Amino acid sequence: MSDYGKAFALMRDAAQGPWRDYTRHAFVEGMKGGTLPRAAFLHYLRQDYVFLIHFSRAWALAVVKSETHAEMLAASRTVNGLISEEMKLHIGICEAEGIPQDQLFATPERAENLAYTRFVLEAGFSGDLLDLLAALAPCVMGYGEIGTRLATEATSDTYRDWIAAYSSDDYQDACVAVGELLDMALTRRIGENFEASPRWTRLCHTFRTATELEVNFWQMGLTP
Ligand SMILES: Cc1ncc(CN)c(N)n1
Repeated sequence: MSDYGKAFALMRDAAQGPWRDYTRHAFVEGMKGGTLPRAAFLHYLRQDYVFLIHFSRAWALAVVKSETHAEMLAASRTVNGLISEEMKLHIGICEAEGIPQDQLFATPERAENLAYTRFVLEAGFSGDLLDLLAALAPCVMGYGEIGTRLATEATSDTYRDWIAAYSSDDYQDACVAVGELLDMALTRRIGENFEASPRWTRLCHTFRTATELEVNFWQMGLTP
């Protein structure tokens, strides 16, 4: 089991059912076995490129909502990782399939995509850094867990680039850094015993909703 910090482990345990649906979705299992149709994968990847644009905006908002230099540094590193590293995977695979970057950028956004990213942005607009991080965490760490598991369990090479990206040291380090940011931000605003505070239930609820929106995103991937 991954070690992405104390708060993440508690939030994941509180969202056990949806978390399993997310990290063991048929789309994920299709990448593991190589049975996922290429058209579904490319459709997902194009939507995910659009997702990452809005997700980067949400992490930029985390810089705005930061209260310390350490928080700003962690949030800005994540923005940079998304724009300069993670999106490269999408650009590279799509280019190899004959989909140029301008077409990728112009991909019409599906409702499931819009619902998820705007939920995350709204959590940040109307709340503080904790509300925003609770909505951002399932995305970052979920793919970290999926990547690690598929790196050992995959029985096909078809989706090896995707699996290699999310199981890479760079991506795993980013998950650990976000876990540390989450713990640090909670401790600063609530205290060491943050899970006993009245705010905790609401933060876990936000984490759970974001996890459910991840499930919908995979489902959207299966229906080009
Ligand atoms: C929908 C989704 N969720 C998570 C990730 C991993 N950052 C992603 N690229 N796309």
